[in-house]
Amino acid sequence: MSKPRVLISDKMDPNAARIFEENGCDVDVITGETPEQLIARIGDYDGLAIRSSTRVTKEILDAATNLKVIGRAGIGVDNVDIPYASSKGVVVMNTPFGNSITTAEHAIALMMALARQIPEANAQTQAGLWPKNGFMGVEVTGKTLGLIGAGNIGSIVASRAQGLKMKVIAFDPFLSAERAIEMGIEKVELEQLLARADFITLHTPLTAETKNILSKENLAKTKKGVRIVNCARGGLIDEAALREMLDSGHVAGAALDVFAVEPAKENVLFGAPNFICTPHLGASTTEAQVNVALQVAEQLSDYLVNGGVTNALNMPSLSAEEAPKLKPYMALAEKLGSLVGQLAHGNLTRIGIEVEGHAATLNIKPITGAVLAGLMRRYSDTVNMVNAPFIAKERGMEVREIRTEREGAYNTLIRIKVDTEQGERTVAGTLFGKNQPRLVDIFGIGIEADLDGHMLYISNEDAPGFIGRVGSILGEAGINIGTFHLGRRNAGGEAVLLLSVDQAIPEIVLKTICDTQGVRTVKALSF
Ligand SMILES: NC(=O)C1=CN([C@@H]2O[C@H](COP(=O)(O)OP(=O)(O)OC[C@H]3O[C@@H](n4cnc5c(N)ncnc54)[C@H](O)[C@@H]3O)[C@@H](O)[C@H]2O)C=CC1
Ligand SMILES: O=C(O)C(=O)COP(=O)(O)O
Repeated sequence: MSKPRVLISDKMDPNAARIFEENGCDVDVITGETPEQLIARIGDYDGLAIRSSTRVTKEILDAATNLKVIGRAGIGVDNVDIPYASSKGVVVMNTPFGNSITTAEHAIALMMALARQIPEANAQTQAGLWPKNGFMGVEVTGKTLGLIGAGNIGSIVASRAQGLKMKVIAFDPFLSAERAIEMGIEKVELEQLLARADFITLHTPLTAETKNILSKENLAKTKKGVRIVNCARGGLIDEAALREMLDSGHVAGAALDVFAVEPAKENVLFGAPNFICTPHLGASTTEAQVNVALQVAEQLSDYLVNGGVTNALNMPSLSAEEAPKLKPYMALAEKLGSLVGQLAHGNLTRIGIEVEGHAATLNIKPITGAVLAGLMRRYSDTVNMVNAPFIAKERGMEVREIRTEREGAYNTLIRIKVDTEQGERTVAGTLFGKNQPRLVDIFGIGIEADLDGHMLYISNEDAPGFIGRVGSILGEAGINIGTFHLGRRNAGGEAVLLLSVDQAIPEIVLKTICDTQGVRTVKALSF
């Protein structure tokens, strides 16, 4: 098997390339390309490792015909079109903790720089002005720091600020009262935070709700003399409104590491009084860059080589230890899903996936993904276990998962129930040995069959001579039968025949079988 190919398209610590190679991937480091250049190149790669400069747009994803995984060496993923990546079956991962301390420290550094106007004092001193009377600062001790967003980075900022003897208040709708107590901070509403904070620091992702959270209206509600730090994302602040507030002196200072448009070669805030900035350096320390480079390379290569999933934003985690255990179940699940997809008529709106026995002791999300992928394969060539749950949701399918750890007749069983126009239909399968998928039930009729290659499904009325007639039709058409499986509901009742054949069965042969007496349904299947 050829090695997975990975492209590193943003500047990254060299440890990333080293780890990819050690873990069995071929890696190219090609940074600073235009979107057009990346579009021309991306089709060759299975994995893409990025920071914040590469924008993974729809156009890039459309051109990424072999791409399986994108790894963000860092936290923010607003530069990746995740819904579109999901629809294309591409896993998106980040490294959620590797640079959080570093970014929190940068926020604190900017806050201190604002409090004492260090950049401007430094510039004037070095210009020979000795401006000893030009810079009256403020103490941070005893001041109120308002956190907007109290997740990983916000919490680290809070603990550092507490060390500086500040009072910390936070607005974060997802912060629990217990966690706020544990952190020793006060949970407040945004209005209160705006009214009370001497310093405000932002630590939320950029989302529809957080976009422009410091809007003109909200900036107007801040305490006069407030100082604002943003080491999160540019779109969180209305930059033009902030400029006005700095010019008027209502906001005493602002320090930004991030801008609405990056790289920010020009910006309305440049030159404003008491404005300082850095070029998105929040994560730029040696320690953080080594952390995120190692993590992203380990995570991506684990996925590409072993199927392990860590820190994925669009699918459940799956450890490299779990992956080999789940693989045979996923193969079974996909085959059963495919069988249902091929046999069911009309729209499937309700799907029940029951996992029994040993399989139920594992992480069943990937099993669900595999069932849905198999089921929808007949609608789409691009569906896979990553995008299948999203596509199913988009199509309005209701998916129920039932897990029973107790064993039934089999040591392990996966059963799929679908509501069809003909009522509820069920198929079930198990693993023979440790890893051989086997169908054991089709629409309530016990049968044992491999689901492999070209197959023929016939449902008929149980009657003597029928099997011989089918055999003759296939023989006359020169079609060799590989395996032959039979099942029936009761003697003389509904029977099922499942054959594997060495080639695709022509339409005309299917029609001849269909016209045979006693036949109810005939369907050519392929797996
Ligand atoms: N400047 C830089 O170089 C870096 C910037 N970042 C940015 O920092 C952000 C935060 O990172 P983490 O703390 O690790 O993320 P996190 O996910 O741990 O925390 C984000 C917090 O924001 C809160 N939040 C979400 N919506 C909110 C809303 N509408 N109002 C108030 N709070 C809300 C969440 O509940 C969560 O607690 C990242 O999303 C990234 O954009 C991260 C690393 C480096
Ligand atoms: O991790 C993040 O969210 C960051 O913003 C860091 O960005 P960078 O990797 O330095 O381009």
